[in-house]
Amino acid sequence: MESIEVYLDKHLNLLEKARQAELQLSDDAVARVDPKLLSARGLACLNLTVSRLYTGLGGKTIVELVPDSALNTTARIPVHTLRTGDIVRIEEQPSGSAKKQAKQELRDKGLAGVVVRTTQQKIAVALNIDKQVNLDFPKRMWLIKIANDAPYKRMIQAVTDLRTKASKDLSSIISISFSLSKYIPPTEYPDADFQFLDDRLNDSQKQAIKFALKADNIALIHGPPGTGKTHTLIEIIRQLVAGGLKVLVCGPSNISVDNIADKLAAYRIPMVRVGHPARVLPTVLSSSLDYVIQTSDAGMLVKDIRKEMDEKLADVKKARNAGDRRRTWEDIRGLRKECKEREIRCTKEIMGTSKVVLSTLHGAGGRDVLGEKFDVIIIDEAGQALEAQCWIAMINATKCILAGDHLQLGPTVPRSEKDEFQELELSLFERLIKLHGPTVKKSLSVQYRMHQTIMDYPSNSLYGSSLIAAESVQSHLLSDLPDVEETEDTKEPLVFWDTQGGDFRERVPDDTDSSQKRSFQEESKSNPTEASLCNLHVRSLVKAGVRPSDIAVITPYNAQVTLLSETLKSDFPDLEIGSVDGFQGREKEAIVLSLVRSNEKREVGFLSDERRLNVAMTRPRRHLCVIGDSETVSRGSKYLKSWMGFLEENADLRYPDPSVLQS
Ligand SMILES: Nc1ncnc2c1ncn2[C@@H]1O[C@H](COP(=O)(O)OP(=O)(O)OP(=O)(O)O)[C@@H](O)[C@H]1O
Repeated sequence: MESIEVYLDKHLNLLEKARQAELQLSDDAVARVDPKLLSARGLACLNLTVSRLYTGLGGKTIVELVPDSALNTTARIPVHTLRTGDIVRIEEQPSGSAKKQAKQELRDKGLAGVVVRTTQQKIAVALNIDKQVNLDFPKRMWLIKIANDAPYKRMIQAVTDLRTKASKDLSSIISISFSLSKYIPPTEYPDADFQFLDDRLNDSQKQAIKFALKADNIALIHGPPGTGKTHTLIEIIRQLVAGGLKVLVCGPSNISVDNIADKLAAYRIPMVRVGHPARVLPTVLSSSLDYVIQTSDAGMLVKDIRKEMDEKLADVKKARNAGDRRRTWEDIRGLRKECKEREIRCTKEIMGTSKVVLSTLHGAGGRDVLGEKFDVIIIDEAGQALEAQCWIAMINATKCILAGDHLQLGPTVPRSEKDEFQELELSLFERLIKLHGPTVKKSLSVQYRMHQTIMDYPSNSLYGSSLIAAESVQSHLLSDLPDVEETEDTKEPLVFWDTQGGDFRERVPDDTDSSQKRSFQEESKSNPTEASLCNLHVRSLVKAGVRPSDIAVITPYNAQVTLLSETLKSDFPDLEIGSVDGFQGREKEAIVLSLVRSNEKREVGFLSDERRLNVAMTRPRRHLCVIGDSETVSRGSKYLKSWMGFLEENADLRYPDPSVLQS
């Protein structure tokens, strides 16, 4: 590879461009696209009104928004894609000619915040307000998802620091990562030497654990779907803590971190989860830094201050004039400052006594984590992390354990016509494997999720036939679940509804639209007839007794997610409907996969990405139902062609009758 300096300079340049692209994309969407279209795409919610203001965790001001009853008689917020943790901007909803101007002034006027709760009736947002702002909300508001460039800024900082280090003190981790020194794998040692804490571990997991613990500086654990990667990491963390070491556990997303925090909680290890409470799983909340602070003695005092802040917030509404209002806001600001100072002191103490600290890779660059020293850094889902993200946590580390699967989806980078960000898609995890070969990793091989028939294609096509289905799952079916009847669907592990023939065409964006609008629409395709077929299949599974919460409908296209949500969500609120990308790392008993693409030109777009398909087909435990047009899909790539061939031979093959499906 090129020199470390050249590599990092190129990387910095790409990161800066990606940051700009991300901001541009969001600006374009907001400035040029009609709010109604943004709402139809699930990226905005219109016609909202403020129902209350209160103080949430960490002293944050929360605004709760509900549908404006004058315009919406159902009292339900229309379907949207906003999730807890998303960054949003709340603004006055402009009307008529004011619309254009208001959109241009978006940056200066609106209030940014983080979604902390969404239900069908309301959305709560924790406002990012450090300075005094006027919280006299107008009657009608709208809320829009916005880009957040803070992660890019932090990555750029990490790579800049790395660039500076490259010219002076190279740690062995940095040397190995840039091929300046050879990777020397740890030598094996016999089982008898080693006491495992968990007696359920299989051989490949035991090998990986010993390898990671024994490694001097870097160790990679390759965990194909369902092979117990997290399970393996838990044993490693317990072993490290038992050895008196302090561990930082990171992942690229909040869910990757919470997954570990959730499982680790059972072992009563002193641990703390750093991060915005809105983004932390409810089951992990009791280990979250904000929560721990509040339940500590110092936190009780903070609680009193928050109560006082709530009272003051209520006073703002009652203020008789601008002077009164200003004075009340000044008081609130003072209280918020005091609250923060106490929290900082308390944080230092808690971080110091925790043996395990968990945070996202981005969070590892925050004030709370930066001040601490760790013996080992563990990064889960490292195959999904941008290289620069990993360096935020790794820059000063002496030992790192990275776990992931580079054959599933990699890190997300902004889309661009010239594919200029392709290089950023190569994760450090994959780069290390390319650089040092298989000696740098140990792979897990027994999977505990999929029925053998569901596992066979991904195992043979991507994992060199190395996967073994554990006995407990190799022949499990939906019909084996309690209260589930045996039907033609529940007794089949693999069903393929082949929609070939031209009656299930994807929906094409309207050519008469303006070019910007069209390019925005093209980002997402949908297929209404296929959505109807998904609907029928889900209903049939539920009728047989499968719980809706055990089923997920997934698809590569966001417009199809919106369409499916509109048709299924009200009847089955517990059914999960989402994008393939968003479902990475998750599993369900039954997965219905809608491929969407069906066209004369035989275009498959990003369906052709093997890693996306790998994620899609490895989410189910007992039942995978694929819905797609084999004529279109099989022309997409060699891989897709061989998958279609596999389904024809191994799945329960069905041809739907389009006349019974309403489009
Ligand atoms: N040695 C084992 N014996 C029995 N069950 C196991 C073992 N290891 C893992 N499992 C089970 O396998 C399932 C998947 O484990 P885990 O969530 O750790 O996998 P993963 O590799 O992190 O998954 P993903 O594909 O989402 O990355 C869990 O239900 C876990 O309890």
